[in-house]
Amino acid sequence: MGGRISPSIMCADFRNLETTIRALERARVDYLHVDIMDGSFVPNFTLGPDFINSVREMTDIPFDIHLMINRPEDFLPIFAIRPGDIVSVHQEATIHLQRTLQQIRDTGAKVSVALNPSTPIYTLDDILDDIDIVLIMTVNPGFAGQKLVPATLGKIHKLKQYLEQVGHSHIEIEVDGNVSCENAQKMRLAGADIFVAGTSSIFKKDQDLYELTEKFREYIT
Ligand SMILES: O=C(CO)[C@H](O)[C@H](O)COP(=O)(O)O
Repeated sequence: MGGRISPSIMCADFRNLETTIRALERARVDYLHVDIMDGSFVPNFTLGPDFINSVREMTDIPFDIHLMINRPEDFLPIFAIRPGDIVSVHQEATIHLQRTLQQIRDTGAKVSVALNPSTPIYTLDDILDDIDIVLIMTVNPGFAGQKLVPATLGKIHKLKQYLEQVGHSHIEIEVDGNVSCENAQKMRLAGADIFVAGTSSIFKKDQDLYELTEKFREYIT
């Protein structure tokens, strides 16, 4: 299977959201990556449950909900999560991580743990049976348009090897942050499966979203 595309909807032009969604449907993207920020876990605010509900009315593309919030366990119930979605919580944001992962599992969504660039892979040791996906942040989360943290390329490779060694190679690797075409190609070689596409690749001012998405796919197949 080739790499899958998860466009970061916070990078879209909200004045033309419907047009954006139709272009992404035409380009057969796999998910819509929805960043939720709380101004505490990260120094920024973004989308919320009302936004998700509105976009749900426009499309059947599964959502890839990235909760960049502290204590995600308190807020999971207010999101309209569906089976087939991905829900990511940060390892650094919840004290009882295993319990929070079970909460996600109960919704029928795919369970994902996000790691900031400085969070080591060994923190996954005791939750491998509870997750479907690891989301490797390749920038420090909070803002679009940042530069890749170079060490994260090696981290993707290390994670891929580690998952094979511990007999959990079915766990997929998602990458988020400065996933340009060139970086995506390196990330694919390192073992990434799902690619968050933002301002570095498909959302570029005055350029065609559909065409950029088709071009991006060539780098991850
Ligand atoms: O998670 C994010 C910010 O924290 C965004 O989804 C992502 O960074 C957007 O992509 P790009 O880096 O290409 O603008």
